[in-house]
Formats: sequence, structure tokens, C-alpha cells
Amino acid sequence: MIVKNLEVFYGNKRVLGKIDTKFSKDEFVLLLGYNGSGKSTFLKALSGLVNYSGEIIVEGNHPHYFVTGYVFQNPETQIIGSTVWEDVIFGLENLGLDREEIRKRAQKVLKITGLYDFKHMEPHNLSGGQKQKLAISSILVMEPEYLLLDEPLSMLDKNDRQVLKELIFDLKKMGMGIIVATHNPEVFLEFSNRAIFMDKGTIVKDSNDVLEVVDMYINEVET
Ligand SMILES: Nc1ncnc2c1ncn2[C@@H]1O[C@H](COP(=O)(O)OP(=O)(O)OP(=O)(O)O)[C@@H](O)[C@H]1O
Repeated sequence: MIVKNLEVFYGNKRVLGKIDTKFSKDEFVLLLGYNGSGKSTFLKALSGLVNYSGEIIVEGNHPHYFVTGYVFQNPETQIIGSTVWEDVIFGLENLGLDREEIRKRAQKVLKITGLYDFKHMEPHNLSGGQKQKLAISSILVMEPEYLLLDEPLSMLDKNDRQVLKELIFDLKKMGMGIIVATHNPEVFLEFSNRAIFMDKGTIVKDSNDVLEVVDMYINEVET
């Protein structure tokens, strides 16, 4: 995925820009930066959820938002179905896929995320960790190549954090590109192979030396 001159304005305020970078599917990228530095906006622009100028070019003939799946920080924001199953198939029904394809995809994904046995449950009765898994499931069924996670562990307790962390690592092993915006880079260190540090809507550091970027971020947070 190639990103050229990406720029986002909210009203008159430029919150992102101009960003030039590339991502590949073998990357697990940490996106670091203080509150308001533009991490969420960047991820949302990559998945077409906010208006932007510039170009986002992906391989194949698909629009980029088919290839990039953004999972909201608060899973509640994303839940629309009245059962787990309905929530997961919602996007696929909108795409007009046939029923058998929808069933197969939903079943496969819910088995991966461990929610299959909860498919008849009402989403609001799920635990925090299960809600986050549901939010991820509803994106995974769309079969994106990149999973864009916005503070995926922040709403969770310690036990759920561990479970979700393992799921994210499993998805990486299955071949998805992962970009995680986080204030807790240490959680993902063992799997990350690139880190980007954002400030005031631009990339100020981008390196495969993840520790170097994390150190820079932590030092700046402390000073
Ligand atoms: N819908 C919106 N309308 C106007 N301004 C917005 C909107 N969403 C975000 N902003 C502003 O855009 C800037 C970037 O916000 P963004 O949420 O992308 O940062 P962030 O790095 O993800 O922050 P955090 O770490 O707190 O999640 C901030 O100044 C924020 O106040």
C-alpha cells in the first residue's frame, strides 16, 4: 500500500499531512504519538472513514477501503447487530454476497476469534474482551489485507488484554498486515518490525529499529 501526500482537514484545521509512506503485509507496525497527534485520523483515512486528499494506492483493482479494515477503539461504537452472528454478517449482507458464502465466512472468522459458541448472544451481554473480539470479527469477515487497530487493548482488563494480544499475533501469523495505534508499545514489542512516531499530524520518525522509536517516544512522554 502506497500513501502519497495524505492530508486531512477537520474544518480549517489541518490534522494530518502531508504523509508519504508505504506499508506491506509482512509488517506489524506500531503507530505512536501523544494524544491528538493524528494516529486515529491516519488510520481512519487509510480505511476511507474520513475525507482526505492525496492518494492511497493498493495492489489489485480494489478500492483501498476494501483492503484496510479499521477497528474502533471502543468496540461499542461498531456494534450494530442484535446478535453476534447478525453483527458479523452485516457488512457481508451489504456487499450482497450469497448466503452460503456469508455463512462460511462468518463461521470461519468466529472460530478464529473464539466467539462461535456465542453466536446467538446479544452483543451487549458480552464481556469487554468479547466485544473487542466481535469488533475485530466484523472487520475480518470483510477479508481485509491490513488490520488497523486503534488502541485495541485500552478498554480491557488484564486477562482480556492477554487474550486479545494473542489473537492479534495469530492474525499476524496468518499473513495480515497489522498497524496498531497505541500508548502501550511494550505490549506488542515482540511482534513489531516497524514503528512510526507521529507528532502534530506528521511522521517524525519511522524505523524498523522499533526499540529506537519506542525509546524516543517514551523519553519525550517523560520530558
Ligand atoms: N471529528 C473531529 N472533528 C474535529 N477535530 C477532530 C475530530 N477528530 C479528531 N479531531 C482533532 O484532530 C486531531 C487529531 O486527533 P486524533 O484522534 O487523530 O489523534 P490521536 O493521535 O489518535 O489521539 P489519541 O491518542 O488521543 O487517540 C486532534 O487535534 C483532535 O482534536
